Amino acid sequence: SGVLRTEVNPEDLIGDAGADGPIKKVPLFNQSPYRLVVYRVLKTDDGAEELRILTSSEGVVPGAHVSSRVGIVGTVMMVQELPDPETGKCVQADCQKSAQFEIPQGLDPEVIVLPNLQVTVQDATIIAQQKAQEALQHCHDANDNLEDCLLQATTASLKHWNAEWRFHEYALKYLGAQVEDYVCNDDDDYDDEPMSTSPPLTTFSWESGDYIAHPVDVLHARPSSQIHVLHDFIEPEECRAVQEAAVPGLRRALVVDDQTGGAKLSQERKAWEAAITIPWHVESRHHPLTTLSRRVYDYTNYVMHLNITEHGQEPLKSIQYHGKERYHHYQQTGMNQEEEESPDQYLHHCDGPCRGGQHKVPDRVATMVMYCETATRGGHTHFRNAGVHVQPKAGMAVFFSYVDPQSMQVDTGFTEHSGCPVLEGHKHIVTQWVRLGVDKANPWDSYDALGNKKETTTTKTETIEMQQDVQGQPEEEPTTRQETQQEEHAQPEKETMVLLQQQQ
Ligand SMILES: O=C(O)CCC(=O)C(=O)O
Ligand SMILES: [Fe+2]
Repeated sequence: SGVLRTEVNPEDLIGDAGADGPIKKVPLFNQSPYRLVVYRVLKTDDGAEELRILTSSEGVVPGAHVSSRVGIVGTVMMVQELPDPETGKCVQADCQKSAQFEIPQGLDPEVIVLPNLQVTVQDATIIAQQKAQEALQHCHDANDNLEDCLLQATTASLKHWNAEWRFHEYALKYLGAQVEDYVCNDDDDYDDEPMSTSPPLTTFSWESGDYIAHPVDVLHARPSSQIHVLHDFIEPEECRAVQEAAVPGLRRALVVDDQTGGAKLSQERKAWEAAITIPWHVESRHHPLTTLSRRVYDYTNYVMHLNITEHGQEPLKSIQYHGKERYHHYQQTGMNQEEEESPDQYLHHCDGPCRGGQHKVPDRVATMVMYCETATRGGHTHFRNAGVHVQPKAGMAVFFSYVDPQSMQVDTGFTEHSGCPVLEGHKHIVTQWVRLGVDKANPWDSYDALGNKKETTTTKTETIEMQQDVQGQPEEEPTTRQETQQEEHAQPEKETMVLLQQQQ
């Protein structure tokens, strides 16, 4: 009959993103009175159909709700009655009844085999369409004012799903916060293996302008948020160039003081940093700083399909965290003993806005954190809401973006991250925060902390990295901890300047 049957081990198929595209574990609900065998239908070169059995020898018994092993998105499937393994008998005389169907690409498809062995495939889109149709029909039948009736129906439904969504978001963030403490602070567990980098969803290779291939692991991919690990991204020579350029400008990282609006030292962000200005005028001579910086913008543009240039962007930042040896660095900063003993770290924060809504100029849209030197204990980078962990390696980089370049919708918190406490050794990173909408005439520092254009052009003085707590959240919105907002930039006040120490 032109049909070929081969047995495959279903375990081999599941989770394998092969040439057929992603394989989803699609639930199948058998509402028919028949024991079912499920096949994948393949067309061979000569036009024949090849059937691959996806179910076990027992098949799917009537009433069973099997939650895996049966669905391969985008391919044709078939169900057929399976004879009773013991009696060899079918409910129907000939055992031949079968139905073919296709698993659609979409959200959470579910296959339902109806009593007459007809198959319906539902997914979120189809269900939404059905619901809309039902509402329309209801309002039509009720002879109501159609507009009012539909408004009422959709409002009720949206309210319900919004509440659901908020609950899940709360649960996710709560768990993320719990896990972060466990993941970051392995204080007492000297014997424990440090947590390793999360497994990639997909991998690819990116070729930089100098024709070098960089392996990329995609750890998180959503329209408004991406987290990528790039291997062999920063060269030792480039790290040395940053380190050298940082020496004269190294100072304690500061955060915004909510009381005064000025800058202050904080336990939330304990680090040393220096702004590195890129000598673009020597780009043609392959200066390590220009080569590095160009690579950062090239990669950002490659993954986000944007045309961001270096013009008007923030300077590159050299950021350094110290382990036990930090006492030496802090002696003169005026911190008390307790503060001196707490480790260098960068507690959870977002680099740009991360509360949804539309992107607005001149907000940040992406970050490249490049690891030059890693701590011997601690100092990992953790994205607690995305469930993504990064164990740094020298030369590696983590790229994350927090806006959907198509819709310009901003991330809702998946890219919130922490630089875990550095317990032993030194950690040296190079960070570029990338903005969208800045240019030569409108550089990032021509805007104030609220994103408004500054009235007068201020004289260019030293700028500092800041971070601000968001105050006044709606009471009914459950959060485990006040989220930190974008690191803002402001001129340090006179008193604060006194605290800034130059490293010897
Ligand atoms: O230190 C880290 O791992 C993270 C650094 C960071 O969050 C930043 O530079 O914005
Ligand atoms: Fe950050």
